[in-house]
Amino acid sequence: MTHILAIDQGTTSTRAILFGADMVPGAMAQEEFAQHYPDNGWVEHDPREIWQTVRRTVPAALQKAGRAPADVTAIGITNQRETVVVWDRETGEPVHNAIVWQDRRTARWCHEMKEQGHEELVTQKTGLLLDPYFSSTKLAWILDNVDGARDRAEAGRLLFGTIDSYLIWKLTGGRSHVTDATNACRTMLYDIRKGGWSTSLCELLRIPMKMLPEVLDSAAEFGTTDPEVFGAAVPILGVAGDQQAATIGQACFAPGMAKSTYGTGCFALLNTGAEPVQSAHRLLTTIAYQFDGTPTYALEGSIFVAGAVVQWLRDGLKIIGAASETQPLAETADPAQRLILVPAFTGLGAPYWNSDVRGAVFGLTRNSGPAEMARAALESVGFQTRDLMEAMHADLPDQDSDAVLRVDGGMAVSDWTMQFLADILNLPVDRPEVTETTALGAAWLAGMKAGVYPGQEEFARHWALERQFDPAMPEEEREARYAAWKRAVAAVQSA
Ligand SMILES: Nc1ncnc2c1ncn2[C@@H]1O[C@H](COP(=O)(O)OP(=O)(O)O)[C@@H](O)[C@H]1O
Ligand SMILES: O=P(O)(O)OC[C@H](O)CO
Repeated sequence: MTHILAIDQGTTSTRAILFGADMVPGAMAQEEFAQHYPDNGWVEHDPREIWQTVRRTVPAALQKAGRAPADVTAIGITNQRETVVVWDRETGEPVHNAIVWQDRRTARWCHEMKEQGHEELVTQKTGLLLDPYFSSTKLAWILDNVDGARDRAEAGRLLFGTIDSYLIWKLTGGRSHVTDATNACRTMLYDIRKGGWSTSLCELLRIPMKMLPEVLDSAAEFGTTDPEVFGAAVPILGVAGDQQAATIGQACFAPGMAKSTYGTGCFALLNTGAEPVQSAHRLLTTIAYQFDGTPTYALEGSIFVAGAVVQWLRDGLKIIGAASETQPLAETADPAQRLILVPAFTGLGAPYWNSDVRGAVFGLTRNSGPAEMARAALESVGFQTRDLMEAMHADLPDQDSDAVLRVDGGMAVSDWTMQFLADILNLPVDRPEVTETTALGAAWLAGMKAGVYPGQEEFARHWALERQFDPAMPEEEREARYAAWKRAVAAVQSA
């Protein structure tokens, strides 16, 4: 019997999901963990707590399925990307909290480096922009701010990893210090064309190269779990950053295919094939997956606030009790009001890349209330996606005009939001039957490497549509509304 275990370590929660021979998600266990905000724009996680969520959710999922650890054929790991962990090689203890991808503490330093003209080297080597979003400046911050860290790192006593790397280290009892190409390419230290850590970037950022993990394909032998951890030695055979895993789970294997995932943030990836496309519109060039040493590239648009705006309605404004209440509330909004919410809580991501800007609401009247705010929050996700799709289209104007966007993530369950997305993009939006596409991508990598799941083509045929949302908004209204959004974004940027 085939059982593939996917560990999906996201920004707000950890999920362990067991997949059977049919590649359908079965028993699942999930745990949220604490978000720490020690300062304005700072976001941290406790890696030890993340590790404990893995230690608990894996046995919990197995127990629900009535399975033992020894029944698991292979493990696939997918994870929040860019987030930085530095730990002691001997004890496995982190020297600092994990600095999360959303954290902007290195914004000023990035700005200075940009002014000194270093962004060109960064983009040319890594396909990224010089932004605090990525791992390298966060890693340097730990080396410069934790007592003795730089000396210990230079002496080879400290290791760096993104979350996948740290979890593999823990799962294998400290035997494997590895990552995969999709995670490596988000560090701002990895040469995406040559395929290896960039010496010049490590020098520029003063990162000792001996801290860095070995980079493997996305389907590879990452190590075997220490029997002490779960009670069995299970091979880890698949690893991908969560947005790349979703691209794989959505079977976006052909150039021109795109997916957009609506979790805490929103990340749209467009497969561009064997050659990296350098964006002229401030999108990122990234590795979508790598098999047999050969990368397939994607253009990526990253938005920092998507589902997070719903969390803010719940935890900040307290106008809803649960995320699922947003849509029913938005549906009661007064159609005559046109509030626009720019949710730049931690700055704006693609294609603006402005860390300093903050959010705003436009169009408030005396009659504006929770329903109008909820609708504006959901619409902000559609408008931001349109910004990304505009940039992608400008970079690749010859793309198929009959293209569709495949969607997934926690927010994709909202029909209203997906319909608005189709309307504002003027593009069909396809929601698959399996919305756990991130975990599915990781499971497929591991199962395919183990030889129990099919190859790429057959896996792609397995993708099934649950619902297509077709654009229905009249063109004039669509363009007027998008123009209003652009004016709102311009206003916050000049405020
Ligand atoms: N029914 C819903 N309507 C709108 N947003 C939702 C709904 N359900 C969940 N969300 C949002 O989706 C996000 C969770 O999605 P998930 O894919 O689990 O995110 P992550 O991997 O970032 O933790 C949360 O930010 C939540 O606010
Ligand atoms: O955990 P998610 O789903 O919000 O994804 C986070 C991204 O990987 C950050 O780049």
